[in-house]
Amino acid sequence: MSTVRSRGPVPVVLLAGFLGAGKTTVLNHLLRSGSGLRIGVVVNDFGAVSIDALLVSGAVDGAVTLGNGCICCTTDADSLESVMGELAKPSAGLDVVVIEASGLAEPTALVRMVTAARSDRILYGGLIYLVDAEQFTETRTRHPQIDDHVALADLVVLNKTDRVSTDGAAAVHEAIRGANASAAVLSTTHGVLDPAMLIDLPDTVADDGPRQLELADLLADDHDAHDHDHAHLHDGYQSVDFSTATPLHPRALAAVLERPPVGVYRIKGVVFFDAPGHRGRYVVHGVGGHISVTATRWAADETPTTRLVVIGAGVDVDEVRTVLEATVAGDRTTDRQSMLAITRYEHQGRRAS
Ligand SMILES: Nc1nc2c(ncn2[C@@H]2O[C@H](COP(=O)(O)OP(=O)(O)OP(=O)(O)O)[C@@H](O)[C@H]2O)c(=O)[nH]1
Repeated sequence: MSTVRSRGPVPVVLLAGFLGAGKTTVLNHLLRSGSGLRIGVVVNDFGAVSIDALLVSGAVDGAVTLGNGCICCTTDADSLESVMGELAKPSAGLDVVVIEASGLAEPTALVRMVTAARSDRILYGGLIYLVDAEQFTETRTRHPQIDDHVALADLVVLNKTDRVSTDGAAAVHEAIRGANASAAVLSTTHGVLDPAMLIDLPDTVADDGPRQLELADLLADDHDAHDHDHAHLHDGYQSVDFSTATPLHPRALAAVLERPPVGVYRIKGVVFFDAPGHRGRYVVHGVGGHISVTATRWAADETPTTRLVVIGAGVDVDEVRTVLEATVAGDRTTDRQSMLAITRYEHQGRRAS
């Protein structure tokens, strides 16, 4: 179905959700779905280096990166507004702009930034909040404020349902309903979301009955909380960026993915190994004990370079850096046999054994 928007302000949709819930997966699905919808993309990562820009850029002509840390604190509202204004220029011909927040961003701050934008070329198109069906219960226990984030959503996407039983999914669904009685909730695997949802989001909300709390009330509540030292989700989290053009050793990297340093929750990036038959661009993910690897190709103008980010709470940053530096192959031979340590995780999202 082609769902091209008619003239008028361009909706700006926020895509949020905890670390590794599947935001980039959703975005890539939307970009590749061939819906005819012209989607502008803004990405933001918690770390100083935007890995997400590398992970979506193959699918879009230049995702705009809001760099240098979590969008909700370090990006000033003016730069976000000017990025949105540029993307919404009629000459850009976009139907919708999607901002993928970092996995530790405060959606409330983002909603406030978009709704406060003065440009009449854009309008707030709603919040899509992604939930990792397997991790949600634990994440909510660690971070009770996640319920406030869910409460703000217009659409909650219950992703990774392949990782839970029917009863498990129902329990998470109930928890989502407890936090937000009015938003539509869609179950997905691998972020397969109908692109039409991006522009039909406000209607979805209207059809679904009145919000438990009006947006203005939710934003006002959070504002009060900010004035009283409200803790942000990313407080207590650290990120370590690692970049090298020297090939990594597959067994050494697999060991880090399988037994990451204490406190590490998320590892992601692109990796260069120099093994016969395996000189491609490996996209590597670790989320809460699951590892997945996808072999892709380097762009013609790309120098093979490893770029990884490691995120966790209470991690020893120096230790992580040392551990990552030790994955460089150096004098160690990388043969087909040693690549099995990595390729066994290809496409499968397997839990480290
Ligand atoms: N099994 C399974 N894996 C999934 C699903 N959706 C995404 N993944 C995997 O989960 C990992 C993280 O996905 P991303 O899309 O990068 O998550 P993200 O929310 O963008 O991550 P951050 O930006 O770091 O917060 C990747 O390995 C995905 O392939 C799903 O429905 N099922």
